[in-house]
Amino acid sequence: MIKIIMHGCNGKMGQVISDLVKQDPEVEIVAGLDATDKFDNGFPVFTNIFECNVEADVIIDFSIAKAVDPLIEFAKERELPLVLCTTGLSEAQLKNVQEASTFIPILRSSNMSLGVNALVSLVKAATEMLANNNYDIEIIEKHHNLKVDAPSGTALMFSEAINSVLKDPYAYNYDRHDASVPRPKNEIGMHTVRGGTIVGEHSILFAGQDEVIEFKHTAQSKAIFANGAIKAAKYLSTKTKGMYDMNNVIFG
Ligand SMILES: NC(=O)C1=CN([C@@H]2O[C@H](COP(=O)(O)OP(=O)(O)OC[C@H]3O[C@@H](n4cnc5c(N)ncnc54)[C@H](OP(=O)(O)O)[C@@H]3O)[C@@H](O)[C@H]2O)C=CC1
Ligand SMILES: O=C(O)C1=N[C@H](C(=O)O)C[C@H](O)C1
Repeated sequence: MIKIIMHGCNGKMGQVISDLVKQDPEVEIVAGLDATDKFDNGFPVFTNIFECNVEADVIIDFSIAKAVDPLIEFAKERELPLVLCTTGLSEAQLKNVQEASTFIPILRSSNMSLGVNALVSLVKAATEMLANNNYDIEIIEKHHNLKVDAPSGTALMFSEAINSVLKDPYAYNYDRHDASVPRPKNEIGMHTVRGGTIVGEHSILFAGQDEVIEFKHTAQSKAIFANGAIKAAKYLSTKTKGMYDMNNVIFG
């Protein structure tokens, strides 16, 4: 049985994971970490991370950016593999994650779903074919009205994947409302929509002369992320230090 510590256990994702883990005989949540202890989850919840002394094999994190630095210290101190799913991390935090992976295994992905990770490869292939043929690239992401970070981690995953196959990376343009010039060529437009209970939608547009190709992923439930995170926890629990992502889990 793989023992999981759930960081952000009271949150929307923490709750979905708690429910799915109950139906999986290979895993159990042995402790939760969160800012408050407000639900009876059936496991102990620690509001001071460093007071959590429960034996475990792996941590799953879906929390908030400011909680990630102490989490990394805790994971290093306890030598625990960490599945890091929180988005909106700063450059300095991402550097800290990279450094920590020289001590412990860390799997970080802004999107734990199979579909988005497959789509990243398709978008890279499209970029190689289209970017040099005068196609403009725009990314539109839509999420629920409780989301605190923008653009979404997934939108950034797509834009980084696009830039990884371009000779000269494109700049990101987040806002055209003051623009008085035509669209510059070498940029990726990044657009954010927030409303209602939208689970998560990402469209990547390749707009050319008289034709548009649109790739679109729609998340129809949070279970796609939760199932990916549980798979990642099983995978990472036996791994040695280093940086991993969902490609390791999904595509081997
Ligand atoms: N990689 C992926 O596939 C996905 C990533 N995400 C990301 O996961 C994160 C969480 O999403 P979601 O569950 O929807 O958000 P929620 O706001 O529902 O949950 C976040 C949880 O973290 C808690 N929290 C706040 N401060 C701390 C702290 N200091 N220590 C521990 N926990 C704390 C919050 O507590 P409180 O409510 O009391 O503040 C809350 O319970 C977001 O960054 C989101 O973008 C989401 C879905 C998929
Ligand atoms: O906050 C969310 O809900 C989600 N966040 C992730 C992101 O920022 O890309 C993944 C998913 O789209 C849901």
